[in-house]
Amino acid sequence: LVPFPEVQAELDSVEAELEVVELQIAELLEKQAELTSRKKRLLRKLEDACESAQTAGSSSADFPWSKELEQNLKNTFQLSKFRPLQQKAVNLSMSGKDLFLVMPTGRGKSLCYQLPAVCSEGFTLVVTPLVSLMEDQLMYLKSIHVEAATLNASSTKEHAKMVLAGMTDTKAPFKLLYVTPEKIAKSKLLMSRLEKAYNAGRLSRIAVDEVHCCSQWGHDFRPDYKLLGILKRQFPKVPLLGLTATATSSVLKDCQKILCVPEPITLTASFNRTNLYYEVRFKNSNSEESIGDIASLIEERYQGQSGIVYVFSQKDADSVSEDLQKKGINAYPYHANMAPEDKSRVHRKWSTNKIQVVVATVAFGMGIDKSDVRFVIHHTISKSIENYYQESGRAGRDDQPADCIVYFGFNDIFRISTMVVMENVGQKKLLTMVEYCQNVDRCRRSVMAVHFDEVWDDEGCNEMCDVCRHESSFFSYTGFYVGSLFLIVELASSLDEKLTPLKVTEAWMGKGPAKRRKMIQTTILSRLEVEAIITHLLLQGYLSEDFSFTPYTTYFYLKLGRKASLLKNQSHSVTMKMRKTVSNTDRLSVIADQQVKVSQVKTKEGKRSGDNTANSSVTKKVKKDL
Ligand SMILES: Nc1ncnc2c1ncn2[C@H]1C[C@H](O)[C@@H](COP(=O)(O)OP(=O)(O)OP(=O)(O)O)O1
Ligand SMILES: [Mg+2]
Ligand SMILES: [Zn+2]
Repeated sequence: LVPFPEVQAELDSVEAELEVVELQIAELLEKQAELTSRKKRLLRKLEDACESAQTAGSSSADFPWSKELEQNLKNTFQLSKFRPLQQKAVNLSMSGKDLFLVMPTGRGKSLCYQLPAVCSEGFTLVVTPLVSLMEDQLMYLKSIHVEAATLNASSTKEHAKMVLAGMTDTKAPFKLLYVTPEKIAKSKLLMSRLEKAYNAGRLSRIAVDEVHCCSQWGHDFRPDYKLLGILKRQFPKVPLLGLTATATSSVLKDCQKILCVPEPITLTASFNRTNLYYEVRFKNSNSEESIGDIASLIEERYQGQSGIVYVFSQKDADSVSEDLQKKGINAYPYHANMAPEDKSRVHRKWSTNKIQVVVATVAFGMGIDKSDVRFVIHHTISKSIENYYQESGRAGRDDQPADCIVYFGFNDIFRISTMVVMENVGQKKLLTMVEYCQNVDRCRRSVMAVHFDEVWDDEGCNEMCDVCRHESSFFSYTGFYVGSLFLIVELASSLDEKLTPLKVTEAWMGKGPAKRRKMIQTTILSRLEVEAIITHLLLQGYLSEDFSFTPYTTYFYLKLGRKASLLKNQSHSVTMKMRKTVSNTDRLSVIADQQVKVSQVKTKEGKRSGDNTANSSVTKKVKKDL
């Protein structure tokens, strides 16, 4: 028995209102943070622009080594000119500065230590995470007659002995010495030889490739990289050059601490790959259709051109490549579970254009450097936008136009979500990718740029993304009614029942079990549209993920998100933009004319009916906004 029912009722209502206000404050704070960071980026852009305007007049200074660099660039490396930032990086490193170089994949970071190595006394120590990367570089250097050596776990005793002796040899049998971080961490012999070389002035430079591997915050953490601080501690006078394609400023700060580099200069190249065309296509739950689509793209648009199709799993790699083969396309799978010799055979044949398409998992990654890749198609979305940038960035390394197309499927979101569930920020990162795909009203470049702390505006896109190119074909709808969708999820939770995204979709479309359907106003939106709305609600925090573990698999369910209670407020509408398709244009304009009132729904708990009144009086308002 409640002693003062009116007071209690008023208290309840104030509490409910308070909750809504708190959520609104949280939303505004989020917005504030976003605007502040945009402001910061714009200010930086302005600064950069001013700086480059000032320096444009003065020609790059002549250094004592400039002639030698120029000659070796042309004669040894057979390159006609530097790419942006390469010259600056090389000069800084030649003048003994510690340097972090952040440059997109395939832009030519290696040259920034290879060229100084060739033009310096002694040798450059290069730390590389993968033996395969080392071998690629050694092969390349051999082809241009630059002497290089390697020490790794598979080196023979004699080879190691020869290399160790060479380190102090004044005849300099090699200009570059490639080692794994494990070698530095474990081999006292190597450290003692390095010390000798250092004292004899023969250790000219240290390059740490893929330097982000130092940091646990980076995406490729390797424990042995954590121990590399020993290099700068033991050899403080040797300039260190850290190279990466993916580090954020906080990752770099971390790397700086770990490597014990006191005050490195950081050079960051723009990540904008202007020659790449970015496109997102919708993928039906019927995967046949997307494979057919991919096959005709390859046969028509990319006939005879080299490309990669990225897939989610090893199984997909096998099945998709088989499907493509059946359609007469010269495609082969590539994944981590293949025998090493099969992997290198596929890689080799693809590199020499004997295979047109590699259907690969992300195992086909680091060290893939083919210049004339004309398309990278993602059969399944990547697990983060950074990953997508990297994977799609293997296209068009020759600076010629190339396409990056991703197939965006509703179910794939949850497949990946359960896969990254254990990763610290796995869900958050996945949602950045989903946001990129779901977006229909901003240049794809500008969505991507935010993640690299850069500003790329639409003007810089040159219609090289589907949004900029087809602007007029993107409809926008506002004020979607989602009340019954929430009732479905709310009802399920009150019945202690968990709903997969598929079940939520079907229930809203009137295909669920009768007990749910009876009280729910179903929608006449198509499946793709319903999926887009659910995705939007997940991105916005109206719905959220709810995982459940069994010994064999992880399940993904939907539950009400932190913002769900905002919907109790009648004036709060959920807005989103949706892509126009041939099939939805007519139907959606019908909805726009309708005002569907939803009948009051009684849930199991009578107390809840108040909320439902609020919900039910929200009417369906779909406005076209062309
Ligand atoms: N100045 C240049 N002009 C033309 N091509 C160049 C120039 N510099 C480098 N390249 C070519 C050589 C290589 O084939 C390609 C990629 O270089 P590389 O150093 O392997 O890239 P990277 O190390 O920045 O990428 P990743 O992050 O993938 O390791 O670019
Ligand atoms: Mg590299
Ligand atoms: Zn664009």
